[in-house]
Amino acid sequence: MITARGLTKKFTVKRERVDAVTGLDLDVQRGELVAFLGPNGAGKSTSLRMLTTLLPPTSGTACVAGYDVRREPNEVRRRIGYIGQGNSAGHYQRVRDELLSQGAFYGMGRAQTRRRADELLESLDLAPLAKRGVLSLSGGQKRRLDIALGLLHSPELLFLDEPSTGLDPQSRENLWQHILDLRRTHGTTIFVTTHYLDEADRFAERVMVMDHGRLIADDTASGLKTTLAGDVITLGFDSAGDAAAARPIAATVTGASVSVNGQQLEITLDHGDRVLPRLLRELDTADTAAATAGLRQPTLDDVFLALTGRSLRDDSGASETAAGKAAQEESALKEEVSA
Ligand SMILES: Nc1ncnc2c1ncn2[C@@H]1O[C@H](COP(=O)(O)OP(=O)(O)OP(=O)(O)O)[C@@H](O)[C@H]1O
Repeated sequence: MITARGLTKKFTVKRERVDAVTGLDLDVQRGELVAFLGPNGAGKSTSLRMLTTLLPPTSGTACVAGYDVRREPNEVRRRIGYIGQGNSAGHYQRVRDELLSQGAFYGMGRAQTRRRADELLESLDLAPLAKRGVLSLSGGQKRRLDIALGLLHSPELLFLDEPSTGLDPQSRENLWQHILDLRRTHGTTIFVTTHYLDEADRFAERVMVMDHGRLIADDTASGLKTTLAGDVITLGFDSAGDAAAARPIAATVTGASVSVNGQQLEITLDHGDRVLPRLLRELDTADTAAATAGLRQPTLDDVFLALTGRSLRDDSGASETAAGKAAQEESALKEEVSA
């Protein structure tokens, strides 16, 4: 469904070069649900904009839904849905009318458009707002309308750029149920960027991680966790002195590096469940018994930490200002127009 080779995008901002995406190679099969993760500025949106024909690549090639993004952009656009980060609905339209216009843009019949629009209004909890002007909607409501717009023509390939940012937990859950339903009923291929690691973990069968414009990992969530991050044992002691005394014993028993944080020891290792009972016994024998013990399975954040030495949570979320992002969107649009 998607093939990219050496996809690269460089921007020039005030004579300085920004390497937004460098040498992206990827293959996505029909029906896959792929999550694209990375910190702010990693290059996820830029990659999506190139794959959706909104930005011309500086170099490299990409074939999406069977068509070349540079040579056959209209064929690509006909087959994909794209839900970007910015609100795409016209401010002075009413909610339902906006959906009907979208159907017309895609050449859908009137009856079919009306049916589909009402279905989406219902399932995305927008039905009571159908006659409201877009300008009067809250941020989360606008987001749900964006999603309805992207889904209206039931595309065979759907790109979503942080679809759930700004949604409350219930709407997030509804949105995901909708995405999963779409996939179940139509076999839609889904390519989604998200800062919510739990979403990637729960829903995606494949996780790609980007950092500094490069793809640094591509596997299933469990594959990444098994190969890149271990279990984490946390031991609590009555005092910082006890923790310091227990540290060398813990290091010898586990053969792993042990970090001390006040009264706590943290050990990252494989098969923590097997090691923990022995570790507790040895600490007891050495008169440095732990007061508390915990074992945590690795998360995708641990994977990112293992890959880059940084936590994805440090700079995740909507830390980039809306104004900054809007300026980028505008600049991307100008580039599209000039291209
Ligand atoms: N139109 C543009 N003009 C100049 N620089 C840009 C433009 N679009 C993106 N960039 C830069 O390219 C880099 C990658 O940005 P991109 O928006 O692709 O990151 P991202 O991974 O989507 O981040 P986020 O999680 O914050 O959405 C950043 O350094 C960004 O400032």
